[in-house]
Amino acid sequence: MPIRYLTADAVRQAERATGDLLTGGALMRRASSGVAQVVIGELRATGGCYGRRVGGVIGAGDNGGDALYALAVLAHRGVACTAVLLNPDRAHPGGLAAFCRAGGRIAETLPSGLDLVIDGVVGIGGRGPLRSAAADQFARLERAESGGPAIVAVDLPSGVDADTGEVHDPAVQATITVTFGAPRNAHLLAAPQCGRVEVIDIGIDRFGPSDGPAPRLSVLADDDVAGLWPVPGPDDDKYSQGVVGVIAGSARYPGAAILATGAAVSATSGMTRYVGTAADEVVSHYPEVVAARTLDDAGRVQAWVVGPGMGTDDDALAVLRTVLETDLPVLVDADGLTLVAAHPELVADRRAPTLLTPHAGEYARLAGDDVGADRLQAAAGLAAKWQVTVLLKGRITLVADPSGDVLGNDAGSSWAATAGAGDVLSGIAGALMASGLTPSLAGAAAARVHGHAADLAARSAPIGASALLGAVRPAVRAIREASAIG
Ligand SMILES: NC(=O)C1=CN([C@@H]2O[C@H](COP(=O)(O)OP(=O)(O)OC[C@H]3O[C@@H](n4cnc5c(N)ncnc54)[C@H](OP(=O)(O)O)[C@@H]3O)[C@@H](O)[C@H]2O)[C@@H](O)CC1
Ligand SMILES: Nc1ncnc2c1ncn2[C@@H]1O[C@H](COP(=O)(O)OP(=O)(O)O)[C@@H](O)[C@H]1O
Ligand SMILES: [K+]
Repeated sequence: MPIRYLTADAVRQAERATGDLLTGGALMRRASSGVAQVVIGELRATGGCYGRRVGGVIGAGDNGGDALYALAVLAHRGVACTAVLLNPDRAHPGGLAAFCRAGGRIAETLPSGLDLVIDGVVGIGGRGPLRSAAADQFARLERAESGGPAIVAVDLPSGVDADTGEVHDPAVQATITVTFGAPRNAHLLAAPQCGRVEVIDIGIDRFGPSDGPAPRLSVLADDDVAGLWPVPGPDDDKYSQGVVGVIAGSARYPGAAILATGAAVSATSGMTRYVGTAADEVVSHYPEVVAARTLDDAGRVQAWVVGPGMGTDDDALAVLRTVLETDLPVLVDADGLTLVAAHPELVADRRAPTLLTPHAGEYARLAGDDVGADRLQAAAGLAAKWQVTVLLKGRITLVADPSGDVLGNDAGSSWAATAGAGDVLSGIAGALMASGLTPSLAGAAAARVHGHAADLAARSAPIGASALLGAVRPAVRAIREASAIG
């Protein structure tokens, strides 16, 4: 099942729906004991709890309350706990009383030599960057990678916007983020700032995929991707699984053609066609590709990928126009996007499934404005305006359809930030569209496999797009074998 990510409003709505649990404080007790359990797990993994030293930076709202109750639990376990109250008069009264009763110590500044620090400055009630009093406390700490204390953020790393994931400056860089009931948008959109995200069950209802106002963000689980991935069945032949056609590259830029076509060959069985002037180079790399120099000679396909390295001259425009005038699913990337930006009428009346896959620069050309800090709204806004599916590339890929549903994917690492990686993505996603997946599912599943392939290929050393392409099949295999479907 895809995992739904929530806005701060949706979280508050879900909490209010629990009625007595919220007003009676049960939710906060569950949340704080969840935070304490995660901290205990972390301390145990690094030498045990008793006698260890934990600090907390405590804001004026319920986020600070969660942190104080969690510190109280830790103090009862023999952990030496120190809290810095950013606003002593407004610290959560119940949490503060519990903390003091458990033997916690209040200080003006975090002491040195801490094993772990709890960020209880703000959660979903936070606005803007960390204020200076809080920022000063975190600035004193050595970074966790350089031997400093691990930082466990309660609900969100403070200074990160819950809904947009905007990382203000300054903001907390968390080692682990502990959240409650369901992840918040920021846990995907600002994933690198959150570290490992632990979701604690506190007994609130789950939101369904179509609940709440747009944009609604969800993430496919590996099992979803495994279940969606097309594989041949007993009655299949090379045509029945969906033939993808790739229009990419040129004699001058054959690389894009080879990468996009090779990715399509690797992603699904059946057949891949290629159309363009790099036909000889493509076939010399992939003899199984059925190549033609012109669209007229191409043969039938069930989806097109058009654009990578194809140029932006009149010939390219004519080919793009012909493809977009069909009623077949079409993925438009790279040079194809530059042409679409200059000729929006190419997609304006299109009814067939259409996937545009811009990086930030191409997005700005299409939208007439930069992506900005709210990438979710940027992707969803363009999809709604153009009535197409938009896959916005980056470490966090967002695939927005015109209805306001957005599928996101965190690549998990940034090894894919290499020239030609986008060509690989378009080949994978186009092959999935040819097999019948919607542009959203094709884009999101392709992004998941692409990120995984980059990790597998890199294993700590830099890669180029060819290595990424070589790891597409191992990535599909790993995801399918790890799931019940494999
Ligand atoms: N509802 C529930 O039952 C449950 C809620 N839960 C927990 O409650 C949290 C939400 O609590 P909340 O609504 O009290 O808001 P919260 O995130 O603490 O922030 C508000 C305070 O922050 C301050 N502040 C704002 N911006 C700031 C900044 N940049 N830098 C510094 N300070 C800033 C602002 O101060 P002011 O602007 O008034 O000076 C205000 O006092 C949620 O994230 C979860 O942890 C769990 O226990 C589960 C059950
Ligand atoms: N920092 C990053 N971390 C992970 N993946 C990234 C990062 N930056 C880009 N990517 C991914 O790499 C690919 C780059 O695509 P693109 O910018 O079109 O490159 P090219 O045009 O050179 O092929 C996309 O799939 C994108 O999502
Ligand atoms: K926090």
